Amino acid sequence: MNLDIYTLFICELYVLGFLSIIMVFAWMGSQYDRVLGFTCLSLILTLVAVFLSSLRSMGLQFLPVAVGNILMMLAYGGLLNAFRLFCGKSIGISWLLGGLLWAVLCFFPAFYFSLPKRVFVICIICIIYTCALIHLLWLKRATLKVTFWPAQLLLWIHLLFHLARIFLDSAAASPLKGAIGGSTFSVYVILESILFVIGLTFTILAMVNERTQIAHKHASLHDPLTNVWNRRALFNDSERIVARCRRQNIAFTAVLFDLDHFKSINDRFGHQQGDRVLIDFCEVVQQLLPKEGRFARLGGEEFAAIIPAPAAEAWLWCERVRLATENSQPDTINYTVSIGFASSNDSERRFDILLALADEALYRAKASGRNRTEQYLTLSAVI
Ligand SMILES: Nc1nc2c(ncn2[C@@H]2O[C@H](COP(=O)(O)OP(=O)(O)OP(=O)(O)O)[C@@H](O)[C@H]2O)c(=O)[nH]1
Repeated sequence: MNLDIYTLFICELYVLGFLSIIMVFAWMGSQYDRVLGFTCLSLILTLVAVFLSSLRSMGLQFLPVAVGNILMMLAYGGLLNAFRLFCGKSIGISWLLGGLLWAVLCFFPAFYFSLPKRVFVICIICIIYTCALIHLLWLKRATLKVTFWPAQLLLWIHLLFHLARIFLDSAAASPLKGAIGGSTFSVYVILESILFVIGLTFTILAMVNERTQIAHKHASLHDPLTNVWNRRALFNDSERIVARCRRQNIAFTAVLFDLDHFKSINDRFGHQQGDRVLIDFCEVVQQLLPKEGRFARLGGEEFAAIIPAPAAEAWLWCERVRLATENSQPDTINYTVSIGFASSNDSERRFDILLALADEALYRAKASGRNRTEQYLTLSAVI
């Protein structure tokens, strides 16, 4: 394959310009998401750096070699910032180090005028930055189900390319008059760079999109105050749990919790402390919840759970929760909970019906003085 360096150069400028425009709009459309902001900055810096490198054809040295490469290093730094922000880390100063190092090295004529030395250093810096990106991405492997492996693949190819370049780029100045990239190997560098920026831009857009989807899904299924499941999530998941119980022919239990005299806690200690109590109660239940059980906040001070357990076992569990609640004192506030539950071995019994029956039991727990566990008796007599 005969690759023409000038054609590739025009392609690279066009691709970088086009991707920068896409990224500017994506950045604005995402309410100025800083991950996209730094990706955008990185693309624009690369565009300018590539353009400056072409000034070699006019016989210039300082702009392409010093300024162009400093901007290229800063472009890598921009990517590093984008990935750091994506991982929830602060940006720090590490993103400036590559550019600073290059600027310092340019003060040494032995480096500044030596193409082999420049190629070697640029490869090492690229490898270090790419390793940092791979490491940051690795930290998000549990959450990025769709984009993790494509992004890893892309970064590894980039890393291996620069590793190979250390050995394959003879750093012999191109005999072409006004060669854009410097050495005869530049044609491959430009080609790889085009493919890398295209791949990386769309990968970052996909990563940000996936992160947004995860956040929306989380918000739609969780209670914002306590971060436990909400009613929708509980009902969605209950179907799966009930189906499994049916398959394994084991009983399941619907449990309703209602904190006692919660209004008076709010009145005495303030709404914020009331919130603290709600969060504490969720922590208490989550610690005791069986692995296959689900627990959710239905609203206000009302919570519900489904556990794969028959009545006798469920009774013991509810009592454990009740006593643990009684003993828990967030900010020295004492509070208690009333619990109603209904269990069934009946394979046709639905969770929502059991929950309505648990509500009747809860009503009895409240009427009998609160801080109690009550079972829905009629149903338990049937099963
Ligand atoms: N702090 C706080 N309070 C809430 C929240 N949601 C609902 N509440 C309060 O919870 C209280 C519920 O009061 P009630 O329904 O009268 O129940 P109660 O005082 O717990 O009485 P019993 O249930 O009969 O023991 C109300 O004062 C609501 O304002 C919340 O997210 N945070």
